[in-house]
This record gives sequence, C-alpha cells and structure tokens, in this order.
Amino acid sequence: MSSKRVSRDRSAVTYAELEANSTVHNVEVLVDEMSVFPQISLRPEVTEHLKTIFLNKELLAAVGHHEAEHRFQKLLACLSHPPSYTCVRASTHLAPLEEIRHRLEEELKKMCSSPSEEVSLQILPHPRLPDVLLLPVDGPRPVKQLSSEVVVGAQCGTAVLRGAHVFAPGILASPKYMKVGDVISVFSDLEGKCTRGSLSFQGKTAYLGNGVAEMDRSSIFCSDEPVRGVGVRMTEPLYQSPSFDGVLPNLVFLQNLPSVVVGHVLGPRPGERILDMCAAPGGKTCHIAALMGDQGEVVALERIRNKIDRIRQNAQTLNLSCIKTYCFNSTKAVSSDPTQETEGPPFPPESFDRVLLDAPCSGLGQRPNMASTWSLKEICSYQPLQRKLFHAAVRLLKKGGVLVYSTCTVTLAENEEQVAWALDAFPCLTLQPQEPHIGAEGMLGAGLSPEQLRLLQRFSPELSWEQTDPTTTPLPCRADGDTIGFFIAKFLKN
Ligand SMILES: C[S@@+](CC[C@H](N)C(=O)[O-])C[C@H]1O[C@@H](n2cnc3c(N)ncnc32)[C@H](O)[C@@H]1O
Repeated sequence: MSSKRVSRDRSAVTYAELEANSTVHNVEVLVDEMSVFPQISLRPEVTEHLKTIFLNKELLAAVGHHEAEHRFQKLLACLSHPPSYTCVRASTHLAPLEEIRHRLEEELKKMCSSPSEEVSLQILPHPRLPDVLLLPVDGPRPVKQLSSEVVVGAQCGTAVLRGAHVFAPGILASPKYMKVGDVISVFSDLEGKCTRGSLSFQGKTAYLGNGVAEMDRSSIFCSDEPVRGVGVRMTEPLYQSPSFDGVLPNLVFLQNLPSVVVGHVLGPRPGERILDMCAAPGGKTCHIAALMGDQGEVVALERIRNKIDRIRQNAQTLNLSCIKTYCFNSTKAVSSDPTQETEGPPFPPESFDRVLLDAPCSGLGQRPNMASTWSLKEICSYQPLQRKLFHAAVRLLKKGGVLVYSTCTVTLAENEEQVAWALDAFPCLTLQPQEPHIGAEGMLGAGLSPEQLRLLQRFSPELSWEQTDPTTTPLPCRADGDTIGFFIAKFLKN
C-alpha cells in the first residue's frame, strides 16, 4: 500500500527559514517538510489554474513573486490537513454559553479513555463570537501502522480526521477474516479507485490512525439491508478530536468557524423575514433562526429534494420553529406577478429584510481535502449560476435590506470577481463593513480598490499555516487563522 506519512516535528521548520530560502523549489520542499500528508492532489490543469490566481499580476506587484509562491504552496499543503481545532456552535437560544460549555465538558469527560485525556480536554469560548466553543485538536500524534488494514472512502476519511469514528457505509476494503474486536489501521482512498468489498488496495492512500472493528467483514459487505452504524471505533487517531456523534444534539452543532461568522455578519433581528436561498443541510438557516430567538420567519430554499429533510431535522433537533423549508430552485424564486401573495415561493420582489446567498461553489476551501478529481471545467462552472442566484437575491431584498454572499472556495472568479461584477451590475448595492471581521481582507486580482478589499472577509489559512507553537499561541488566535478557506461579502440595498 503506497503511503507517505506520518508525524514529523513540524515546528522544526520556522517561518524565518522559509523566508530565507528564495527559490521556488526550496519553498516547495520546506512547505512539504511541514506536512504530514502530501499537498492536495488536483488535476494538473486545476493546479495551474489556481497558480495563475494566487500569482496574479496585482498580487505579485504587491507582495513579490517569492511570497506569492510561498503562500500558494502553503495553501496546497494546508488544504490536505485538518484545522487545528474543532468549532462547535452552542444553542445560546436555549441555554447560556457557560452552562453549555460545562455540560459539554461533563459529556466529553465520560467518553475519555484515560485520566490524562481528561486533563488535556479544553473547551474555550471564542473571544468575539458569543455562541462559539473551541476545542484543540491533538495531532498529528505518533501512532504506528499495523499490518491489518481497512480502506475508507475520502469523505469518510475527512470525517475521521475531524474526530469521527468510521461508519460502516464508508468502508471500502477490509481483510478477509476481519472480525469484531480486531485492531486495525485505517487508510483513506485518495483517488476514489478502491472498489467496495475489496480485500486489499494498492492505490494511493493516507494513513488516518488505528481502531477496533465493531463489525465483521460479512456484516459490512454481505448484508441484504443497507449497512449502518460504527464499523471501526478509532482508538488511536492520527488527529484526535472528540466524536460529537449523539453528544448534546440540541445544544451543540458542529460548524466551521467562518460559517458561524456568516450568521453574525447577516445580523438577523427578532421579528424579521429572512431568506436563505441555498439552505441544505441548514447549519446557517438554524443559526439565523437562533440569532432571532426563533421570532420572525426564516425561509429556507433548497433545490435538491432529498436534502430538505436534513434542514427540517436540524431545525427540530435545535428546537427552532420559525423556519419554513421549501424545495425550490432559487434562480426562479422571484414571482413574475408582483401582486401575487403566496406563503411559499416564488415571492414578490422586495419580500425580505435580509437575504443570505451561501452559494453553491467549487468548494476548494474545504479542509481536510487530500484529493479532488474535478476538471477545470467543473471548477469554473459555478460563476454563471452564482450570478443568476445573485440577480434573484437582489430583487427579493427590500430597500434598506442586507444581502450576504458567501462561498467555501478560494478562487477569485467566485469571490472578489463576483463582488466587482455585482457592484457594477447593481448600482443599488454598496459594500458594508462586517462584524465580526476576524478573517483577512479580500484578495488582490479582481480590480477592487483597497477600501473595497478591506470590507471583504476572506479566510485564508495559507496566511497563518505556520504550525505555530500551540503552547505559546492562544487557541482563539490560532483558530481565527487556521480555518477552512472561505469568503464573505456584505451588501446594503439602497
Ligand atoms: C454551500 S451549500 C449550502 C450550505 C448551507 N447554507 C449550510 O450552511 O448548511 C449550497 C446548497 O445550495 C443548493 N443549491 C444549488 N443550486 C441551487 C438553486 N438553484 N436553488 C436552491 N438551492 C441550490 C445545493 O444543493 C447545496 O445544498
């Protein structure tokens, strides 16, 4: 099984050393030295495309070739690694943050397998987000590969790196005689080439740690029923973070930090009518409703029917009743008859106080992501759809209302270029300051002015992925930089 891993002392390479090495080759080598996993594997044409973005003329003129190349190499490296903390959003509409923190601590302590694990358990409030708790991830840890191996799909692998156990549907290959109680190493199939039911796999994989089988091979692959439940319980994960499966489901919700920032930037108030145009699975929808104290109306639209139930389940679990969910294509959400008043979509123009367009996007900011087989055509296919959605968003927003546009990707075309286009296409829109603004400013390259860039919020993990010493850098400071790649723009309709 091909695998390049495991823990090296990442602090051995300092920023100063990186700076001192001016050739591109050395930058690549040093960034790679800091990594447990290889850089994200993309199709060559996609890597080249991203490189033209991160080494664009405006940026090169501002920071120089070496710094731009360094940032780009770090981006490719940090994308394949998980952020160094876990972020949970607390249901502060149901209980005070401190009470939720305390209850979470009690629950997680029960799950610890040793007193030292209990002592190292930290749950910290975020200094600027009143509903966020942060938990440091312990990793990479020095774990040893075993001879017996299970291979899981990339999506399952991502979840394991963020603290989950291995759910049986994610298992692709296992030893012929694997039985309950076997101790086994877990690998992620990086290129989607492992066939379900295989006995072994020779393709590219990444080692995720060790666990104990909770099912035997035949229960996983030979059952007539769709297989469910934990297949391998992770006992020695490479990156250790609590598994939140079933833990205080109404009080804590796993959510990436930038996604929580979106809700606050939108700033919904009790009694307002809010539209969430691309809502599933409903993390931001529920946050908006919670921020409104469940008073008012949050309309959640989602085009894919089988994702609708997730939004409803999440709303129900979090005790939120002001959310109305519809399966609908949001590009068609503006009614052609403005006098027509119906409860559901399409809606007359100017129906909403605030609109969230958390757009479908190329998702290139997601972490950890060790490999993507997407073509350049697929990566570039989102800009037109996002613009159609934007047209509908502007029409549905009341005058004086707020529109927030967000993506979880790193391209200019889906982020700063969309802002430049929108400001040109809709003279009624002006960019607004964001609160909180804990990410970086917008990226150069789309012709926006420095003032405009300062109003944008881009979470750029490559700017801070230095593997800072966890003992000296407080967690909330690290957490604000070591996020998924994300983008937020806030507009006012005049
Ligand atoms: C980035 S995800 C949204 C995540 C969600 N806001 C959250 O925080 O949980 C984008 C969603 O938009 C949906 N979508 C894509 N095109 C759409 C359209 N034309 N109308 C409505 N939803 C759409 C996708 O199916 C996907 O579920």
